[in-house]
Amino acid sequence: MKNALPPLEPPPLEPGRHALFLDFDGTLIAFAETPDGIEVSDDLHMLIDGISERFAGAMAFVTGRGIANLRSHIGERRIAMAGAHGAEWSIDGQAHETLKGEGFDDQLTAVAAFAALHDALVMEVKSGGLTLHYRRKPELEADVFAIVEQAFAGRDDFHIMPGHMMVEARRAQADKGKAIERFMKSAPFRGRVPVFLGDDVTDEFGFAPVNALGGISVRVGPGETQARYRLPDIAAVHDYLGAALKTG
Ligand SMILES: O=P(O)(O)OC[C@H]1O[C@H](O[C@H]2O[C@H](CO)[C@@H](O)[C@H](O)[C@H]2O)[C@H](O)[C@@H](O)[C@@H]1O
Repeated sequence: MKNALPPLEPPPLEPGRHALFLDFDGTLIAFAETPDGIEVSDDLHMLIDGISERFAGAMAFVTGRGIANLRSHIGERRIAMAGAHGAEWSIDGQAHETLKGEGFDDQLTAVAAFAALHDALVMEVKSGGLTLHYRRKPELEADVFAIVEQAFAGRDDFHIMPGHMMVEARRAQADKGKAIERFMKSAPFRGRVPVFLGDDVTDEFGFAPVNALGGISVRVGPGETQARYRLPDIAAVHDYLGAALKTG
């Protein structure tokens, strides 16, 4: 069941007992005008390193970004990652697997042709689909949705999802919930209690299995959610994670 505003602050993190799953954009880092416009501060680099070490590797990014893209921003750390909503997967911090599926060249061509008409739009191509961003021209929202929906009509192997100032076509077999379930079956996550922090519609897929496993689901910012807890913003997320570095 979705709550309009769960008021509860999440309980403190327990690095020896919890498996920590983190969304990236909008949860750990503020939005920029374009996907590559983000800047990971030294403080955030240090927080990521500290948390990863404190959780003895039982920490993973679960992001809509492709893994190579995320690594280009946070560096080549040996941190587990599910990228493109779980269409890409890496548990050793190096090699990663990619979900196989039918190609989507025709869809890509159609969406790219529309994007080429508008300088303000940014198209991202991932192994698990594509994203069309309209943050720099919000008035194109309806057109962006229409073109992506039209391009992927009949492709039941893709889901069309809204996000923060973007629309995304992602492989139907991949979602953040499946990614978290997969991590929870492997060391060093297995046997721990899952905690997932996320801010977006796509993160709702992750909250369901975390709730089912008796874990801690945390929605960051406003919006209807099935998460059991809420943190108001990115600064509160940093404080929450930072507190785990200070526990004995
Ligand atoms: O699952 P996430 O880690 O939250 O990733 C979701 C999407 O994040 C990125 O887009 C968002 O952030 C951009 C940079 O701040 C911003 O310009 C854009 O408007 C946001 O939607 C990323 O580019 C996407 O691939 C992710 O799916």
